[in-house]
Amino acid sequence: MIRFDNVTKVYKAKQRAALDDVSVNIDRGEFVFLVGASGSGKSSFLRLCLKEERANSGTVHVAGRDLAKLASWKVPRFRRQMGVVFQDFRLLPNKSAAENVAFALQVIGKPKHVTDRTVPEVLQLVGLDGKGDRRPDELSGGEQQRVAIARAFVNRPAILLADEPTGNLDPTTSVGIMKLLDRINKTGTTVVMATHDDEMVDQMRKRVIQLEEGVIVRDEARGVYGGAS
Ligand SMILES: Nc1ncnc2c1ncn2[C@@H]1O[C@H](COP(=O)(O)OP(=O)(O)OP(=O)(O)O)[C@@H](O)[C@H]1O
Repeated sequence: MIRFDNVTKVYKAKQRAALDDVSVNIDRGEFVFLVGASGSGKSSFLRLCLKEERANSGTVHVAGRDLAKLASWKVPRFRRQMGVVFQDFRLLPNKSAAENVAFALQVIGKPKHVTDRTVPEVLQLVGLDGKGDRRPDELSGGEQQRVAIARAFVNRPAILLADEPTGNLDPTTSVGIMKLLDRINKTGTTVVMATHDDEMVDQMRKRVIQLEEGVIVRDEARGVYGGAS
């Protein structure tokens, strides 16, 4: 589903590589934690998966496509297969929860009857039944992240990329968000989650890929945050 072959990403000449000769394969349906210190390359990895950045060398395959060969006019359609969730939610502040989710369907031209049916289903799935009319500022942080996940998932993406999705949330709320991502993964969606949340990683016992200064230093099938000592 996601394959990096000898991928190097350098943003500026003379700077060290953000990703340095990274090779990794993530299969369809996997759940992967991407861990590592700040600046280790986690966000760069996710941006390369979305073709928001280009590799300087090596190849990135996502959903069967070599992203270097993907014409720019095809990128929007390619990204429809990807859901993305961020630490800071990135909701439209003047729209309700339901409208935020509906918007993701409207921009890809889904007719109103599809939106009317799908949005309540997805809001229910993320545990926001009855809160669709609320604007983001009328929701807690955890609820806002649920809206963001609903928006990312409403198109049933093959892949969900999450960049520190629990970074702004307290531990109890984070557990709820984690369980939700786990449920989404169990529907068949491949999930890659960049995180600093060591307790969460330790609890979930999923595959852990650890980056250090742009290099994969650990890849464990059922890992913990800090790795075996
Ligand atoms: N647009 C950019 N221009 C120049 N350098 C960048 C850019 N984006 C990232 N970098 C550099 O690339 C390296 C990797 O950054 P990246 O954001 O991928 O790390 P990260 O592991 O996601 O960090 P964090 O946990 O703080 O989000 C860092 O040294 C960073 O300064």
